[in-house]
Amino acid sequence: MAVEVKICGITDEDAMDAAIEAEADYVGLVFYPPSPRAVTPERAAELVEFTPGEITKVGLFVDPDDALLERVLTQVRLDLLQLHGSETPERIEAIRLEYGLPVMKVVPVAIASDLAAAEPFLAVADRLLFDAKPPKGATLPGGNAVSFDWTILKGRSWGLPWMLAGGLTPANVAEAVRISGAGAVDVSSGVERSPGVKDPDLIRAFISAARGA
Ligand SMILES: O=C(O)c1ccccc1N[C@@H]1O[C@H](COP(=O)(O)O)[C@@H](O)[C@H]1O
Repeated sequence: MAVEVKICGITDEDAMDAAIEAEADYVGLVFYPPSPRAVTPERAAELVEFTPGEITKVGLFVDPDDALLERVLTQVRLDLLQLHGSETPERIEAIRLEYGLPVMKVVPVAIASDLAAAEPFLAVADRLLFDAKPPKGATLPGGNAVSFDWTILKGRSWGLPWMLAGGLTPANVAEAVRISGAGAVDVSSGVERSPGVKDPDLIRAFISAARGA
């Protein structure tokens, strides 16, 4: 089966158009103000307005409070919430119940034993996303262009769909898929000219490389 691709941190129409034309499966919008990829709900609503229904629109949040979720979800047509902070299983259950949207919980990974952190979420999340743990001194919990040892995921099954993220690029995504066995991949920095500025050529190259994997 073809590998699914998520292009995250879209901030402009050129990047959105490239993702749509190259048939990305998911597009991600960042609602975390410290990120160079952050968008306001108003801007996000414009960006998703003409996005085809078959592309899953993902909102990325880091420990969001209800006020932020309400502000975004009343304005932006999202299909999936990516929770990239320290959200507890209880908070995930509450968010799913309150907002009626599926949740993809991020599990930060550096070494094999970090994978155990996924277990408490298996009963409450709809998907998992394994991303590299942020390096020391990083100011963001993700989007750091850092990868981890993909072999630790090989042969693992979680009973939930999962994605691989962290330092993926057009040059390494095929190998990452081959080694990890991921059925879906997520990229942000690896398809950018500079932090927050996506490169349509890199988006096309990434999707093509992932699909060829
Ligand atoms: O992209 C961001 O700015 C960001 C901010 C806060 C949390 C997560 C963020 N991005 C996510 O991080 C991973 C890996 O990104 P990269 O490809 O290594 O840059 C991915 O899931 C992004 O969605």
